[in-house]
Amino acid sequence: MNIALIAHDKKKEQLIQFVKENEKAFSKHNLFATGTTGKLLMEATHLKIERKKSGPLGGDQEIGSMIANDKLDIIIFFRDALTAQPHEPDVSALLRLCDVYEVPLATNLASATLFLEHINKK
Ligand SMILES: O=C(CO)COP(=O)(O)O
Repeated sequence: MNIALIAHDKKKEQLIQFVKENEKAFSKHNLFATGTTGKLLMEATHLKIERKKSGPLGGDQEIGSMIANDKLDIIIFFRDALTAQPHEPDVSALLRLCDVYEVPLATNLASATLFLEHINKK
């Protein structure tokens, strides 16, 4: 599966922890990420991740473009719902495209955990 991993700054530590705990499962998939998230994940694990630009610099739009072109199967996007983001329109557009193209989207640890359980069963 092609999986995108994204986290807002205040959620990055949580995503890193989640991916580290499930590194073996993630290593079986093609991974993509926004710039800073991907950099931190690769520093914290042995995973190979294709990095896009940083979210505020167009990375969310790049991931959105992948969704529109049928290149992603799952999006794991740990959002910080309590902090205003300078690139909020890009974030909304990405989430919207997940619904337009019916791509599964996990926006927090609880839903990402369920997704991973499902993937692991395959
Ligand atoms: O801002 C982001 C998602 O909206 C994430 O971008 P970074 O991974 O570059 O921090």
